[in-house]
Amino acid sequence: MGYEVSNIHKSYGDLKVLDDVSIKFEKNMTTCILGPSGCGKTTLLNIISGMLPADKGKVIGFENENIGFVFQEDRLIPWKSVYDNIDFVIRGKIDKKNRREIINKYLNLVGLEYYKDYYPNSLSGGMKQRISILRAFIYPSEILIMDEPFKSLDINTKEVVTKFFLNLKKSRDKTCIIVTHDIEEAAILGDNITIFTQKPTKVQRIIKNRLSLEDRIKNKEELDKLKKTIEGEFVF
Ligand SMILES: Nc1ncnc2c1ncn2[C@@H]1O[C@H](COP(=O)(O)OP(=O)(O)OP(=O)(O)O)[C@@H](O)[C@H]1O
Repeated sequence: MGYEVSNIHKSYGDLKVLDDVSIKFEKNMTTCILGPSGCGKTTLLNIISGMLPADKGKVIGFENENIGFVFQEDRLIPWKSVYDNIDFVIRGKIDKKNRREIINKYLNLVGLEYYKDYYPNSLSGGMKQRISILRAFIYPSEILIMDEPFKSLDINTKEVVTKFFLNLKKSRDKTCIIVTHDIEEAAILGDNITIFTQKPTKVQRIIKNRLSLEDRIKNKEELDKLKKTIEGEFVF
């Protein structure tokens, strides 16, 4: 079963935000939703996750799924260690012995095992966001929704965390939806890039990213070409 939103309309009072938005989210691919500030990206995510009703239109495939989330701020629990922050979220979904195995396996895989007893306050912003992303990846869900996950990071940290995400993505299949207003982020992370217009918001264009994950990091020339194509469609 695929995931889809079809002909979604949403207004807040007189403010028309989403105006007939349809997107197909390919399974195990990353769809980036790129749009100007205030165009309704978070509104759409809330509709997809069932937190907000649409005025009109259909949400298909998401209804009975577990969904993992990553937000702009890390949302780690300050009084729990890195290990317990992850354990807390998957408790109830996986039994205790398997939880320990899975958490340790993933912490090792991404080279963060050293930090497992650390508390969030003693970690940098980039490290906290890496833990949040890791936690969402370990959470047993088909779908991962990320709302501007790199927005609060400085440019160097953003690069580290972006690569971290791509490596995790290689290790485990997930259908990811990432909201951003950053063209480079969309070009690097998105297998499909959906560009929104200004409000009332429609889909301006959907661009398929044909670059391999390696090229997105290393082939600056090809990445620049893709960024130019996106730029040509994107109204700030
Ligand atoms: N509960 C609400 N009541 C009234 N207006 C709202 C509500 N939530 C959002 N809006 C308005 O709807 C529009 C879309 O908001 P939304 O947060 O979905 O946009 P966004 O694209 O995620 O914005 P940003 O990029 O700034 O995070 C904005 O103009 C916002 O002010």
